[in-house]
This record gives sequence, C-alpha cells and structure tokens, in this order.
Amino acid sequence: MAFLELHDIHKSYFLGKEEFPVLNGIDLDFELGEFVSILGESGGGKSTLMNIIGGLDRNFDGEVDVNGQPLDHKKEKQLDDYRRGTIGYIYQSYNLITHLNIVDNVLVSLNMTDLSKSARKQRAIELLQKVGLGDQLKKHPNQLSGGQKQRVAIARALASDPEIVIADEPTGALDSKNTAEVLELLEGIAADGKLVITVTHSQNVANHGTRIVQLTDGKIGEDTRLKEAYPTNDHQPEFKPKILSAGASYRNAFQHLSYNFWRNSLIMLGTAIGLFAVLLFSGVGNGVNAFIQDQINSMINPNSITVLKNPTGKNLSTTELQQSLSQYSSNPSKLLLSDHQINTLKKVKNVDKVEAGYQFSAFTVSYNGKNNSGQSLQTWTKAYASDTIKTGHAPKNNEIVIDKSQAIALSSQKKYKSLLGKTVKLSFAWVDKNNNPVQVTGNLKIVGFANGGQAGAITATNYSTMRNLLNNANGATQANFASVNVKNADKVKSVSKDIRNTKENNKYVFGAITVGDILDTVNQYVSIASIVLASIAGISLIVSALMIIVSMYMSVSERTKEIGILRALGERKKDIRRLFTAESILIGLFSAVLALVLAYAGSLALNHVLYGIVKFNMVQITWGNVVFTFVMAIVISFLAALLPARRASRLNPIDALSAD
Ligand SMILES: Nc1ncnc2c1ncn2[C@@H]1O[C@H](COP(=O)(O)OP(=O)(O)OP(=O)(O)O)[C@@H](O)[C@H]1O
Repeated sequence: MAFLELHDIHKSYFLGKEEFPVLNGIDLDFELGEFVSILGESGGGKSTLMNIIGGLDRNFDGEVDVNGQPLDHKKEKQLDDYRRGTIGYIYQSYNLITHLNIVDNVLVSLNMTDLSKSARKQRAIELLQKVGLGDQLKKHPNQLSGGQKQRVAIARALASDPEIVIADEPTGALDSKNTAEVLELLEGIAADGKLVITVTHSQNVANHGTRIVQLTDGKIGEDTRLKEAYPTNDHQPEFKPKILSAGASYRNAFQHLSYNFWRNSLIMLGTAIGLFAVLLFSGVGNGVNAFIQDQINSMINPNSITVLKNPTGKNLSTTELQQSLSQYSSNPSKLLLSDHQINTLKKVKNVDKVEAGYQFSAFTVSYNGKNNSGQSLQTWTKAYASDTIKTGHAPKNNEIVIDKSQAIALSSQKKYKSLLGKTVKLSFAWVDKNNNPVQVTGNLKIVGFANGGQAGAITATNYSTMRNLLNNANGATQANFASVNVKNADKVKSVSKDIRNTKENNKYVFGAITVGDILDTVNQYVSIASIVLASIAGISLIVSALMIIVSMYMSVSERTKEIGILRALGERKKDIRRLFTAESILIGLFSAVLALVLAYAGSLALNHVLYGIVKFNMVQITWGNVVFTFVMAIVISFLAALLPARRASRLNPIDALSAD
C-alpha cells in the first residue's frame, strides 16, 4: 500500500453540453520520500491532476487514497481538513498575499495549527531563515525578486508540516540560478521524507527528481524511476492542524484594512457621517426635551393644577379644552368660575389650597410716555415656581411684577432695574356682568421683574389688587381660573382627573391643566421634530450601509486570488465568509468611533455657541445613545457584509486562484 494512490481518475470539462475529457483513467502510486516530476504537453491535464491530488477539485470520477484511507472528495469538510493538514502548495506565480508581509504570509498557514502564538511566529521566522530570507522578514511580496517570492511560497508550503508538497511549475518564472536554488530546496523537502510532486515542462528540472511520470492523452505514459526514494523517518509532528480561529480572521481583516488605509478611511468617514447624524440628532432631542422641562419646571410649580371653566359641558382632553377655550375667547363671560365652583374645588380629595385668579390675554403697561403691550397678565399664585422672579418679590396690594423684557422695552437694557419702585399704568379690556366691554386701568408699583424667557413673558398682580381694579371699572369680578395646589406631586394626576370629572347639573364644569399636560403637548411637537430628524438620520444610515456593501463587493473582487490561496491552504467557506464580515464589522466599529469623536466635538461646539444664547446645554448625548449607535453600526455592517461575504465564500477555489 502506497502513501498516495490514484485509482482510475477520470475528469472532463463541459462547455455547455459538450464534454472535453482531460483525464482518461489515471492510476498512480506515490510514496513518501519521492520527488516525482510530471511531464506532459501543454494542455495535457497536469494542473488538473494536481488540483485533484491537492484536494481543490471535487468534480471527478475515481478514487484517491491517502495513507490507506479513501479521501471522500464529495465531502467538503474532509477536503478542507486534507488541504490544511496534509498538503502544501507551491505555484508558478507564487500566489502570495500582497497586503501581508512575508512572515504574515507564512503565518496564514501556521494560524491553522495548535501552536501557541509565539511558537507560530518563531516557526515562520525559522522557515524563512531556512529558505534564505532571514534578513527580509519585514518585506511585502512586491518588494522581493521572483526567486525570493518562490522561497516564501516554499516556506509557507512547509509551514503546516504537510506530508505532500505539490509544486505546479515552481521554476517556470525563474532564471537558472534561482531555479537551481529552488530545486535544491525541493530536493531537501523530499530528503526530509515528504512526498514532492512537481509539474514541469523542463527535462532539467525533472532530472533532479527521483521519478518522472509522463502524462499523454490523459493517461499515464512512461513512468521512470531515476533513483531510490529518500528514506522516510519516524518524524512525529510537533503540532496538529486546527481550524482557523475567529481572532485570526479579524486580524487578517484588520491587516487588509490598514493596507488600504486611505481608501478605507474615506469609506469609514462616509459611514461615520450617517452614525454621526444619529448621535447628534439624539443629543439635540435630549437637549431640547431637557430644556423644555427645565423651563416649565422653573416657572410653574409642578404640584399645582390650573383649573379653567369647561364651556362645553362635555368631558374634554387637555387639547380639546384648549381648542374650545380659544373658540370662546371673544365671549369671556362664559369662562368665569362662580364662588360656589371655587368652593367645590376645595373639597376635592388631596387638594391643599385653591387660589382664585384672573388671566387676561392682552394688556398694556405705560411708563413715562412709553407703552408696551403684553400677551399674558395674571394674578400671582402658587402655580409660579418660587424662582420665577429674578429681581424683587411677589406682588402685594397695588403692586405689580413685570417681565424683564417689558422693563427693558419701557427703559433700556442697562437701566431697566431703575424701574423698581416706579409706578406704571396698567390697562386692558374686559367685560361687565352683561358681557358689555369695559376698560380697566390702574396705577401700580413695580416690585419685581420676572424672567419668562423662552416659555413666555409674565406680568402679574395679586388677586385682591386685580379684583379692585375690575370693581372700579364695573367689570365682572368672578375669577376666570383657579390654581389648585396638591399635597403630593404623585397625586397631581389623580386630582386633575377628579376635577375634570366633577359635574354640576350633569355637565362637566372644569378643565384642568397640569405641568405634565403642558409637557405632553410640547413633547408631541418635539416628537414630530424628532421623527423628522430620525428619518434624515435613517436615510444617511442607509447610505452608510450601501457604502459598506459597495466597498465589500470591491474588496471581494480585489481579493479573489487571495480567497483561492486561503482555500488552498485549508480555510473553510465559513472562514472566508467570516473574513469579509469581520472586515465590514471593523469598518462599522471604526466608523462608530469616528462618529462619536465628531459628535462629541460637534456637541461641544454647538453647546458653546448655544449656551451663550439660551444658557443651557442643548446637545446632550447620553451613554444610551452611544451604545445604540455602536450596536447600530455593528448590525448595519454585519447585514451589509452578508451578500458580498456569501459570494466570496462560494467562489470555486480553482477559479479564484486563476483570477488575475
Ligand atoms: N475551468 C476549465 N474549463 C474548461 N476547460 C478547462 C478548464 N480548466 C482547464 N481546462 C482545459 O483542460 C485542459 C487541461 O488543462 P490543464 O491546465 O490541466 O493543462 P496543463 O497540462 O496543466 O497545461 P499547461 O502545461 O499549459 O499548464 C486544457 O485543454 C484546458 O483548456
């Protein structure tokens, strides 16, 4: 029983339905220690035979036995294992991986062994020293001569300590000096007790071997033994082959990414822009929400509920209430609350205090010949947060607090504080008991300035002052809102519900607005804006994904030959798929890091500019946003790699190897 036996090998190629037979029944035996040269005319099927022996071709008839065991060429896994552990390949065109240095080229094969990382590296260096390249370790293949490249290929073929080394015209592209050196190395391999099978056109090369086999018309012709096979030794392998680890795939992907640094940087920048948009828009969304909450909470006491008359008698939501109020704005007498109704409010469970109040939507303040109109005149209640007044104090009898912007309009930016203690004339239109218009006026002392800021200017007197002014003008004096203070913040919702559900003569009488309701309404607008921003970010993410898909397809077509080499060295389809998903995921991750840096810088810049205007950090990127962006980047890059990686893994290794 020989070490390698070929039995009745038949192989045809098909062009359409037409059959082109190449091998017509090959029977051959090979022993370890032999250096066999296969000679034959061009196109005679030598490479085809080598691909069958090397476990790259699965489409043939016949049987290959290795070490007494049949090789089941229909089973891909068995062939992968066979190529990884038993075969070393040397090609005429070297087939080195251009983006790896020569040590890494040898390591591609060694990475599929159970040696430790340092032992793998040490072996790679030893092998390169053995083929005379110890002083060239840092070079890439394109920095070597043809003879040197072929020696790297020999070192790589020996890396996994295979029993069979196949060399397909190994000296075809070399001059006589390099040919002699390569032949010496091959002889040395056979002398080490391995089986060397080489394809050649050169009689000189063939004469170096121990045996010459002629291939004629797809059959074995002459089979000449030149000398005895080299003696085999009882050499026990120091390590075993194993499948490629995920880490090795990621390292290879990283090496390829860094080799094409500039091109990949541009792709990452393109991808990062989409992720940056997601991060920044999320940050702006958070900032705007926090800003609104801060503004409302700083002006309105969250424990208070504003109660208004429900003019429709129907059960209304906050939005419906606000709509109906605006319909009744020309008929304010319909919105007055009776003293009895104010008392009803006091009896609602968990209510701490009820303050009747007035609010008017248009008024004028005059000082020293200057007039200023405002939109919201109210009576001071607990509904205002304590820090609403920035200068001065809450209004008492015959006093008024005006908005800072108003004070500036009536004086100047610098001098507005001098208005403190001065008397202004307040005037506004109201109605009497019969709904006839009356003009209300009064002279009041300024005791404070409110800073309504973005959420609206505030002008306020106290309740009795306002009631007196209305009385003096013969206006209706019933309150048109009430501020209900609730004992606990967590009861605000239930109290507001009870108030809304209160009935008089079978009609709902009150509408109630809480800070939460106001926030809900505002948040509705914010969510619409967020959806618009998210759609823009979504579109940029789709563009990012397309960029990755295109770059991965480019990468696959550029690396077709490499895919063939990796398959020939024993990588599985799965390893090839993982190589490309790894590359894509790395692009996604680096893009996410870049996006994070850009978004962080962008948020610093935006916050710097906006803080000067609104005194608030308007961009607030949270850890949640960052995690979401990274997960998104990984998911998108993984999905984008699926099709290109699948295509790469399905390439036929023989076709891939013959790619230009
Ligand atoms: N993928 C293929 N599809 C169709 N025909 C093929 C294919 N590969 C090889 N052939 C044909 O099979 C025959 C044998 O090719 P092969 O490469 O094995 O010959 P060879 O003896 O190695 O030739 P050379 O010495 O010129 O390299 C040739 O006629 C070739 O045209």
